[in-house]
Amino acid sequence: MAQATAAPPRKPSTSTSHTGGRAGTAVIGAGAVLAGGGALMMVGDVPAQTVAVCAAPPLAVVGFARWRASRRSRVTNDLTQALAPLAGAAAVVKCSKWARREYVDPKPQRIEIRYQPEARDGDPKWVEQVLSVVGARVGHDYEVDAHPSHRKRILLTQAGPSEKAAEDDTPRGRLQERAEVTMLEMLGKESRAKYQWGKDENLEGIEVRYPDTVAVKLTSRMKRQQIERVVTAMLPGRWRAQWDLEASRAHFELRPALPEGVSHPKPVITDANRYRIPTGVTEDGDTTFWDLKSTLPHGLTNGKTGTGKTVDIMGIVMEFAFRKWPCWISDPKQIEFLGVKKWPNVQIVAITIEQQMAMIVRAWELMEKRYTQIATGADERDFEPLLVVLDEFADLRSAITHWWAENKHKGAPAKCPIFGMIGSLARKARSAKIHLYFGTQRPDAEILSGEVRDNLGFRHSLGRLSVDGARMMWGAPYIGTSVPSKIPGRGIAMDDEGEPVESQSYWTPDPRRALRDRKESDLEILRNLLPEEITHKRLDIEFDDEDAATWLDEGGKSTYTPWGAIIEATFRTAGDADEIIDLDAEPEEQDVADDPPEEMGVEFSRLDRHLHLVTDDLETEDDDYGPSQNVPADRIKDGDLVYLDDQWVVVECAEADLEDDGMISLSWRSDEDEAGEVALDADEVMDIRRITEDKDDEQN
Ligand SMILES: Nc1ncnc2c1ncn2[C@@H]1O[C@H](COP(=O)(O)OP(=O)(O)OP(=O)(O)O)[C@@H](O)[C@H]1O
Repeated sequence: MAQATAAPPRKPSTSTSHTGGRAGTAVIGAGAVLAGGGALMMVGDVPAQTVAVCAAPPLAVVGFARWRASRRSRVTNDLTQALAPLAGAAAVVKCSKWARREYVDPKPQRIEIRYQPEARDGDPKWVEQVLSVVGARVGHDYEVDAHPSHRKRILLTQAGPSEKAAEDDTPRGRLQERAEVTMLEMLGKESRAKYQWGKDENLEGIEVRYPDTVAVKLTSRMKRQQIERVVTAMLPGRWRAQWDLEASRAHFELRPALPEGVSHPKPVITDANRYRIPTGVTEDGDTTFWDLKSTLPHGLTNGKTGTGKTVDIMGIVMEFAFRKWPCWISDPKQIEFLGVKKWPNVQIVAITIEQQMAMIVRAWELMEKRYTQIATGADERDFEPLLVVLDEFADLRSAITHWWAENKHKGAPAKCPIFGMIGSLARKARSAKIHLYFGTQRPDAEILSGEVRDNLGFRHSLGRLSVDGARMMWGAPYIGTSVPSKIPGRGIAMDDEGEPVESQSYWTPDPRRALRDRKESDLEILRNLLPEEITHKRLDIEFDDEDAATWLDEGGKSTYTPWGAIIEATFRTAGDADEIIDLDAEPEEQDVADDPPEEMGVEFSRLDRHLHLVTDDLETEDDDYGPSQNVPADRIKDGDLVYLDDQWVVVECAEADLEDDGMISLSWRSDEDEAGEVALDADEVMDIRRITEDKDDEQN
């Protein structure tokens, strides 16, 4: 259930007010919206003649506010003309406080006339004549509220209470009016809506029929999402819609909230789901899958440090291993996958740069071999899927580039051949059933364009994206930009139709930490994920050193090159390949639990140490937002942080208010997934922080 918490109260120094129509009460952001049935009520307050009066086609999907303003200014102009003989040709008429929901035939509740000196306001009949002209033109009786004749002004108000205004001047009436204005604005003035109310007068659903002229424009998913976001900015709670495009209907409903943690469930493998790797859940409780049978064979998780990338990939590794398929992992940070070193069917956890390069070469060779087998009659359906994880891919790529600069031999190409192999794996590995899974800190231009991007069947972004990141990952500047940043595992994944949905990825514990902390609930999750048997034994990668006899040619001359050593690396079944992790062992019996790599006797190259430093720096970096700055509310953008009620919240959608001219409606989410709405005067100065784009681009 979406937490539509009360919008933060205004800062004392500002004129921020909760939206809620002209009365300015807290209709918007009025607290959590509860589930439950509610009465269906027809509103349809725009009379049928709307259609006839406004013969002009709807301007666009957005057009109601302009249309309403033009009808109001028509009344003002009409009055100005009609009053000219009494008030003077240059008299100024100002109408305000328009009666609620009278869009076709608008009536101001206040009229101010600034008349010219030549007006005969000394004549007792003059005021009567003015009232009579105004009454006839507007279609309602008015009375004099004030007449400071020395200032040549007369102020009129509607005689008697406006029935409609009185009838609707309740929180529910005002909210309904706001919802109605929103629907008319977004879906055309001929649309008709029914409103569904829950307990405590909470608006819970809106059923709308819209005209075909609008339907044509809604074929664009982006347009539909934009409408859902504007509705979220205008009304309490976070909204989405089910669109029935054929019937020109939409059902708006409150988004259910996602849980903060979902334990990785025990896999139950069937023929139907064997090739569908579950990764988490959506707000509807549906499972998100990486579908290995999709035409695009590879996957990617993107997320800044701490957002849950490793946990996510760990879950994928365990699902592969459980299916008895081999997993090869490149772990440039050298400790992320230490915990699965002794996990059955995890064959390789490559931590030095040389091991990582050798692993990629080996995957490429396997692919070439499988292609040859297909060419000579093998059936690719008989191949077993292989998972190749390339975590921290941007770091890996720059480490390979550095390594090549230091180690390439005379006559070697300028670019390390590994990159060609990765490209080739990206393009061709589908038939060979070799599935690459990339982990990256940021949406990376080089990954997300070209052959790798073109072959990503599953994408997952964790944490909050910048506008550019959202464009790169999801092709839309707002998807993922308001994801709560303090809920690890929260992000955007692809649903079964390949569309981005907010999701919570499974909590898959790191066995190393679970054993160290003896956390029984985590150990239980891991016991459920532990494969029943070892089908693929652990491999050690061995490199012949420079003075090995292997490198001597017939003439006794050394042919050794560092690159040669990598491509000739031997993959040997590890001496301890039959040992598997013991999830019931006491901590001291476990040798995988605590040891950082240095203490395992692994010799690190200079470059590996460099890599350590690079990644450590990344871990301590602050957020990606620039310093606080003051801007008027109408310059606040989606994705900005804005300071409301002593906390920074992220703007989900900021839009000119559809009901109140001169106001900005803004929906927000906090780091902990509270949500609310607030209305601000357009010129009100607010503290904001804007994301700084994107250090990553400099690297690439
Ligand atoms: N899906 C999840 N559910 C619950 N908690 C999670 C989830 N994912 C991550 N966490 C929590 O967040 C912490 C950081 O997660 P993780 O190590 O996966 O982040 P990361 O993005 O890989 O960061 P880094 O790049 O620094 O390794 C975990 O130790 C865990 O406490």
